[in-house]
Amino acid sequence: MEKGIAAMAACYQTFDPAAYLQYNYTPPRSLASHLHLLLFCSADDVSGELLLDIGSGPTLYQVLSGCEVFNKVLMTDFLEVNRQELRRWVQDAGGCSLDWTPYLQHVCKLEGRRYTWTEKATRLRRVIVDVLPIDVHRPQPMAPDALPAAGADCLVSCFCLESVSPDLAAFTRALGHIRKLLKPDGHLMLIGALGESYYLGGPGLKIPVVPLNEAQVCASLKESGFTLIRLEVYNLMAKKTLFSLMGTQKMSRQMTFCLVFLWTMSLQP
Ligand SMILES: C[S@@+](CC[C@H](N)C(=O)[O-])C[C@H]1O[C@@H](n2cnc3c(N)ncnc32)[C@H](O)[C@@H]1O
Repeated sequence: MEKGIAAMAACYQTFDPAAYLQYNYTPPRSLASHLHLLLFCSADDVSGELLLDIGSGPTLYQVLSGCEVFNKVLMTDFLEVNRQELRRWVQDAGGCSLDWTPYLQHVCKLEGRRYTWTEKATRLRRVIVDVLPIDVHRPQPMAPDALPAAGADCLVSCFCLESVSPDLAAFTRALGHIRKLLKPDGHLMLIGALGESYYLGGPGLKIPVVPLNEAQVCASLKESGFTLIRLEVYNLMAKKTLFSLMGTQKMSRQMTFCLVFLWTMSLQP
């Protein structure tokens, strides 16, 4: 078990945030990401004081909508390079590897343009209170004083657990670990890939992914004490327009593997 987790950690040592953003968050792949942006836009009943993003990576799309309904957003990642990338954006000091403007504009449009994208950017910079280390394979994934004693009101995690776990058992254990960061009546919003075998984390860096199916994810969630509120599965293969936009064989092969699941859960009382 420890060997598998150490091997995954070793894979991440050459993770390249700029390349990852380029591969996954610029056209045509960014179209797929737009699905994920619906996250909070379509979950109006989820709000509170603290939103905790697990395994943020170098990306912000996953909190663009949540930042409007939570007073504080805490970003986390295993790698300092990713935490630096996020801090550069938060501090607005320049040198970011990706311009998030199209994402900000898109979410404003989805939310009905209640504010301009620059206002949203200002709010997001204000509510992101910190960018902290995390390791979902530890029973206590964050430093003991990182969170209020009661835990976060809501967890969001996108493409993290299945991309950092050597097998299904480790994925399930990681779910149990992050559960401890959540308030008893809190929500978990999880996005991930089903049936994916790897993704590109840098030039020539194929990071293995646990190829999960829907039933396995459901069982892991149940075992970890979550009650399913909503599940959406998008078969990107069926979206011929999206698929035909894929420019290269490399990309289309990745998309072939990619099913996205979106879960909204609360902890069992
Ligand atoms: C596929 S990326 C997902 C990034 C981002 N959430 C997204 O949606 O694009 C997986 C992330 O998990 C992070 N990671 C690697 N090992 C981890 C661990 N043991 N605990 C938490 N996060 C980890 C990586 O640094 C990377 O940023």
